Amino acid sequence: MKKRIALLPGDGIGKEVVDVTVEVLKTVAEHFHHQFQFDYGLIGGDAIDQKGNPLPEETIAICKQADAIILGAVGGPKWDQNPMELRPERGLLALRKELDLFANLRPITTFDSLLDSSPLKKEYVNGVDFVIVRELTGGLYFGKPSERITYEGQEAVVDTLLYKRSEIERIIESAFEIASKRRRKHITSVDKANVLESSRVWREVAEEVAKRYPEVTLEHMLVDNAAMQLIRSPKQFDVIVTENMFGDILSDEASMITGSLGMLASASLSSTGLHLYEPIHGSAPDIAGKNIANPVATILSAAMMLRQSFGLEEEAKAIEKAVDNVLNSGTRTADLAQGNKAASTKQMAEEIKNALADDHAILNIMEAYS
Ligand SMILES: NC(=O)C1=CN([C@@H]2O[C@H](COP(=O)(O)OP(=O)(O)OC[C@H]3O[C@@H](n4cnc5c(N)ncnc54)[C@H](O)[C@@H]3O)[C@@H](O)[C@H]2O)C=CC1
Ligand SMILES: CC(C)CC(=O)C(=O)O
Ligand SMILES: [Mg+2]
Repeated sequence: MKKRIALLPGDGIGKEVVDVTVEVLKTVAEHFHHQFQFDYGLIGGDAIDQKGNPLPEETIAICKQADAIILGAVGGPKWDQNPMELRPERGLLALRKELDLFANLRPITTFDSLLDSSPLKKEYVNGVDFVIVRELTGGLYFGKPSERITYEGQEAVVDTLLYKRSEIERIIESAFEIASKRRRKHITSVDKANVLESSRVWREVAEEVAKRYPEVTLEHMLVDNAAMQLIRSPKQFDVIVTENMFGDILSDEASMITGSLGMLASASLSSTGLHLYEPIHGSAPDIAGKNIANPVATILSAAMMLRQSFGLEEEAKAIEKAVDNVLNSGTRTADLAQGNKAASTKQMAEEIKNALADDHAILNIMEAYS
């Protein structure tokens, strides 16, 4: 299979984790006989420095010519004092809007070998398997006005939380579609309907959509309670659907169920069929340039790409199995090493590549003798 993959490494550890993910994808291409063409684009801080724009037109063009996109992360202290429109994060938000990447799927599944790495008790995290469906192109991150103003004669500030009903409906429908294919078929719709009008409409829409999916159960949960329940009893969740900012915050919290923010992959799905795959973490300036970041979130995002965008289920599974095997062997990056000797970003990826190659060799031998 021939596919074009747009690579947007971005800033900080974004570059490091994308670099090694490309090596893993090359190994997949070699062993499964595919041709992946990689086209690099600038986004975020680097794009500001080189092009004066966090999302240059060339980058949008590269993405639109591709079959799928992999993004690292954007941002860093170098650009923290920039005006809002010249912040790296604006580039990512603008790309999500431009490509209509409205549904961000963030699966939270624990690895058996990492049960001791979570700050939560082992028996609470063992068997956790849920997905957060985060609305990605609306809400507070996109509302206008978003500015400093004078209000009642005083310095003030306004951010706007705006959703069209149709935007709420499509993300909730996506969540129901996902839930209807899962074993437990249960949705927790997270909102703040006790105080926000947007959340009241969110609930109304969720109830309407639920009528079309009688096999799926729906419950509503206030976001403050949901934040607590994720720690108290994470196994209760199957599919969480929520608006942009709540999903952003809850998913970083949920990552600790698996042991590290560096473990959570995501798929940002669009209405057009051109999807983007990205780790949920940021550019981690505190560890950038040290070759110590955990690349697993990005490598697993690439597996999501192979499955979702290219229909390459076996290849996606091979990556997931290789990650599992390497973790089972005890190899961990510093975020998970608990003070023990840690593997570097490159070593971790190298081991995953080797595990992929080994596993595939065994499969080939089995096929030859079957
Ligand atoms: N999707 C994106 O591009 C995102 C960008 N950001 C941006 O990233 C910059 C830094 O933001 P922070 O709040 O520090 O969030 P962050 O997610 O970059 O880092 C939070 C903490 O987690 C650690 N961490 C993150 N990813 C890791 C990995 N793969 N392996 C090991 N440790 C990891 C970091 O070292 C840090 O201590 C900011 O400019 C922010 O706006 C933040 C979140 C998402
Ligand atoms: C630019 C931010 C909204 C990125 C972020 O925190 C995320 O998507 O998780
Ligand atoms: Mg975030």
